[in-house]
Amino acid sequence: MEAIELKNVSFAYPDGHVANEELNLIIQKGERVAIVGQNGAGKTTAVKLMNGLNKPTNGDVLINGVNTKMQTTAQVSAYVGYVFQNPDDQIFNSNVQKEIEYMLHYSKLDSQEIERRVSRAVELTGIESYLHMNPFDVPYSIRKFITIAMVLALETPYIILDEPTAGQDLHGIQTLTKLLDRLQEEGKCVITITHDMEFVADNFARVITMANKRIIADDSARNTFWSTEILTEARLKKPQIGEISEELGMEGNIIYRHELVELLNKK
Ligand SMILES: Nc1ncnc2c1ncn2[C@@H]1O[C@H](COP(=O)(O)OP(=O)(O)OP(=O)(O)O)[C@@H](O)[C@H]1O
Repeated sequence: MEAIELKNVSFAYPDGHVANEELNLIIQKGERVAIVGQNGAGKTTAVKLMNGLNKPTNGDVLINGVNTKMQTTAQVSAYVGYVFQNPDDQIFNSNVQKEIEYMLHYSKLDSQEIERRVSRAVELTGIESYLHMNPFDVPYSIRKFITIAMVLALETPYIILDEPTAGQDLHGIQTLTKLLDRLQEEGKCVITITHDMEFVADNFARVITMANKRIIADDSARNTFWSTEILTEARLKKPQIGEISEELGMEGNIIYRHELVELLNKK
C-alpha cells in the first residue's frame, strides 16, 4: 500500500516518558492532513515516528508497506521528509544554496539534477534573493522556508511540516498555501502540525486531533471544529468564521468564509 500506516503504536523516550499511546492511522500518498492538539499532546513525537527519527516502543510504523524497524533513519527519510519545528535545529551550512544542495551531493546526484531540484525548491519557497546569504543572517521566517526548500529538494513522496506558520506574516502564509496546492498537484502527501486553526480550516479537509498522547479524532475540518467534545478535550479554538457563525446562530456548521458570505447575502 502506498501510505504511512501506524498500527497500535506507542512510544516512550529513553527517560521512560511515554509520549504516544496506541496510535492507529493510515495516511495515503497524495493526501493533505493537519495534525492538531494541545502543547505536549505528542504530535512531534508521532511525526518523528513517521520519518524514522523515532522507532516505536510497541506496534509498527509502515511506509509504503515497509516496517521502519527494518530500516535506518536515512532509509526512511528518503521517503518521508521532515521539516523541523525550529529551523535552527536543521541548518548547519554557512550559505543558503549550499545548505539546500548538501543532501543532494551526499546522495551523489549529478550536477544537472541538483540544479533542477534546487531551482524547483527555491521557486516553490520564494527564497531566490537569499540564496547567497548566510542562513543565520536572514529572518527566522525565511530560515523556516530555507529548511522547507531543503526538504522539498529531496523530492520525497511524503513531506511533514512542523509548525510552518509560526512567525509567518500574511505573505508567508500565502506562500505556504500556494506551496500546499502545488505539492498536491504533484501528488505529494503533506502532513502538517499546526496550532493555527485558521490555516487548518483554509487548507486541510482532514484533521487528526491529538490529546494526552493519543489520537482522539480523525475527521473532516468541519466535524472537528463543530465538535465541542473534541475542541474541549484538545483545547482547540474554533476558527473565527465558525465562532461568528455560532454567535449569529447560523445553521450548517460553517467554517469557510464563502459559506458565511453566501448565507448573509441570502438574508
Ligand atoms: N527527548 C525527550 N525526552 C523526554 N521527553 C520528551 C522528549 N521530547 C519530548 N518529550 C515529551 O513528550 C511529550 C510530547 O512532546 P511532543 O513534542 O511530541 O508534543 P507536541 O504535541 O508536539 O507539543 P508542541 O505542540 O508543544 O510542540 C511532552 O511531554 C514532551 O515534554
